[in-house]
Amino acid sequence: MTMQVLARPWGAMHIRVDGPSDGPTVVFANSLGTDLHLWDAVLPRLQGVRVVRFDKPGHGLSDLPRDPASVSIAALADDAAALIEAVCSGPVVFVGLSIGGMIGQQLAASRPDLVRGLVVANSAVQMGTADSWNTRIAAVEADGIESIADAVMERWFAPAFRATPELSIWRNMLVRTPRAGYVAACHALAAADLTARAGAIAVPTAVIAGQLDGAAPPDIVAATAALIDGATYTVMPGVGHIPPVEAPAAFADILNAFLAEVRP
Ligand SMILES: O=C(O)CCC(=O)CC(=O)O
Repeated sequence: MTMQVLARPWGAMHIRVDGPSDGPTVVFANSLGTDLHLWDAVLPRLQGVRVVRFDKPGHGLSDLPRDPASVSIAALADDAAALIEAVCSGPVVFVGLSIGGMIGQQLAASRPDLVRGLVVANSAVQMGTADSWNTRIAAVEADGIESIADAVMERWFAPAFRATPELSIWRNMLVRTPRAGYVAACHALAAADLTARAGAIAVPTAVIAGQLDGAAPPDIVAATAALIDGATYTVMPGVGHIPPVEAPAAFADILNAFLAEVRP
């Protein structure tokens, strides 16, 4: 493992590369208010792959752009493309969760040369409404992320997981996200409608939903899967919005099966 930085026009993007240098490469994209540790429990369960992760602008250890309004799904997909071009030797399997899944849809549609397979987890072509995002942005700007954290935990995790001590770790990750980074990503989500992009995806795609996901409920995830030619659709029972944390073994099983299918 080496901690690395990719210089982007907006600042330093924190990236991390793990695993064998000659294995097929999987790139992971995190959700709103999380950093690249989102995938920690999944990594040891993947077989023989090189793993590349990154923190979005204003999240984790990455810089916040001087102009947060420059953060959009298209700009985030450009960051992912630059990362793949910089550290990967060929097309990758791209796994994105929630806003990360939107980045994956955008990337697979616009840069199919970089994506061999796509996993869209707990995501859709559109999540929430502009009004719901504006309400959330106003609350965070007025009172901080702490003020919305309990409601977010209810969307992220099923009741059984919320009763465990591990909940604190993920709640801490959320509330320690820089406010401006969180708000910038909310603006990107408010503006996102990838309906036309999803229809243009031509790489093998697996779409995953969490049965109890309160942020990307299974019905909108299924509707997105139906837009992507040939996509498979799996609902993970009993889990919420963040299955790599709540059910890492089951999530890794789905990934390993997909990796076996798309292996060159
Ligand atoms: O998780 C994301 O990337 C965006 C969807 C969302 O609203 C998650 C949450 O409940 O905070």
